[in-house]
Amino acid sequence: MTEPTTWETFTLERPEPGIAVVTLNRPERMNSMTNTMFSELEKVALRLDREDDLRVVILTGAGKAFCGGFDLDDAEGLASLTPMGMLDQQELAARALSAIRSIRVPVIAAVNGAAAGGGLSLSLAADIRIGSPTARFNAAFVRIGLSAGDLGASWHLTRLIGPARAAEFAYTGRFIEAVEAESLGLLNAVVPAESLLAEALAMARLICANSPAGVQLSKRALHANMEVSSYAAALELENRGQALLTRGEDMPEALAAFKDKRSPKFTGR
Ligand SMILES: CCCCCCCCCCCCC/C=C/C(=O)SCCNC(=O)CCNC(=O)[C@H](O)C(C)(C)COP(=O)(O)OP(=O)(O)OC[C@H]1O[C@@H](n2cnc3c(N)ncnc32)[C@H](O)[C@@H]1OP(=O)(O)O
Repeated sequence: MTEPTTWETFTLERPEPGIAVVTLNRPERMNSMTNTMFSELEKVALRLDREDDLRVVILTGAGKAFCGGFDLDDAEGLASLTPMGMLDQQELAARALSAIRSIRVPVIAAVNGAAAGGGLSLSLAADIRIGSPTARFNAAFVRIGLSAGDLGASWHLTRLIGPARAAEFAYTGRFIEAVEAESLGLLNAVVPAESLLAEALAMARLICANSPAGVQLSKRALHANMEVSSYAAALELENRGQALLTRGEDMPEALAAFKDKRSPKFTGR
């Protein structure tokens, strides 16, 4: 494992080729989010998105929480809460989470504890969520005078768990614990805490073994199809992606490997 690159609010590690692990690193504050964290998250997401040999990003938290949402002790952030100040604050945060969600390779959130408020939104910006038994989700917003229409939470929840369950979750401000989260699809799996990162790495390896171009265009299709309103539009998007892949190296390599009864050596070009 190469030495982690330590930023102020998280660490970036590369346990093996093609995999980056971003660990939020403010455990004493439940990895709560400050303006510095938002700025650093946006920077690292944009940086990772430019790395041609990257295949998967894993996002997790140090300590007992995944992310406690906005840092309610962040005097600087709270001091700016005029209407225009709040707009700036939300836009700074939204740029960070949008950058995470837009990374062209799959992002797996290894939810090691509470994901509350903006921390819930951050977990939802990932494509896949694997949780420990202490993973718990909370739309804390209504408990502190905010709306669950925050950093994409309302958008993701209605699509992920359905409008009625999203409504109950958002309006009650209650916690969804790991087992319920898995039953709702908020978590793909619940695994023992001590093997959470290992399980995320195992899933990442499975993804790394596949065509990078195929995986990336699958992510584009899945994301785009959450936006389109018709089946026909979805098919059109998918067809264009498939057509694009025929111009690359991975598909002919896959066909050759199939005929030669060997594992393909994908380039992603
Ligand atoms: C009050 C109005 C403020 C308005 C805020 C405006 C924000 C504007 C920003 C806009 C842009 C960003 C959008 C995001 C918005 C949000 O995220 S709003 C939601 C903010 N988060 C919360 O409300 C969650 C609060 N925390 C909790 O619910 C729980 O702590 C937890 C995360 C579920 C963990 O619970 P538990 O394991 O029981 O630990 P605790 O004992 O509660 O906490 C341990 C210590 O950590 C501190 N802490 C926890 N969360 C935060 C946090 N978000 N900010 C700062 N500090 C936090 C907690 O105070 C404890 O500290 P000590 O007492 O010193 O040990």
